Amino acid sequence: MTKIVVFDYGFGNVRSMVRALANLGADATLTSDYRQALEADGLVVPGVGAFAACVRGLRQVSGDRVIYDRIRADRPVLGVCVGLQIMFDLGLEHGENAQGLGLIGGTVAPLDAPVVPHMGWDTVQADPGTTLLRGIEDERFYYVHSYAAMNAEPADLSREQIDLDGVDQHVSWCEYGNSHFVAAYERGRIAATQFHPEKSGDAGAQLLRNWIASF
Ligand SMILES: NC(=O)CC[C@H](N)C(=O)O
Repeated sequence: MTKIVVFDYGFGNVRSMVRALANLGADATLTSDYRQALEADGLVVPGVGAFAACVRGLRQVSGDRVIYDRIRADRPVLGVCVGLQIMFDLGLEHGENAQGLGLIGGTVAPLDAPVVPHMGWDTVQADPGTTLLRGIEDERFYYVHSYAAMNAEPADLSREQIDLDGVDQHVSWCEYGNSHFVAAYERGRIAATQFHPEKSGDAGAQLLRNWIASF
């Protein structure tokens, strides 16, 4: 049975993620235990809340360290919503500039749209090389966010002794208001979605299946 840890750092609708994974037959555990999070087949980093608070919460339980250690060991990590956002270099939320994990080059900033938050079902413009969205490129997914990354660059992770040189990134996008933002990001074992797969019905379940099948 595939063991997946949903990382519990105090921020995230963790129960629905655990339930969604269990419904797929995975052995899903909610914990911040370093060893369990490191050794699991897959690690999900959920997130609901403000960027800076989430990064602080993650670091307080060494979530940053376990994520770097997993990527260095070629073990899959999936960030969801703020869990995607904090993978970027920088987050500008509620007037607070906070450093993220720097796994993805770019900045998280407010959406430019008449109505915020972007809340509800929306499409993705899937990258042709996507794994996460394979077979569900034309489906809709559930978003609830007021901030997003409008760009994404391959990060230099040598400072974390992580070598992803030559590993291409695959970025899928969504349009909302005047914003063209990162809907999903994939680069080696780094995977992340701005939308909530655990709240996106059958399409979200298939995305999680695609992720698990890539282990
Ligand atoms: N669902 C959320 O917590 C949203 C995350 C982030 N604070 C945003 O507004 O984009």
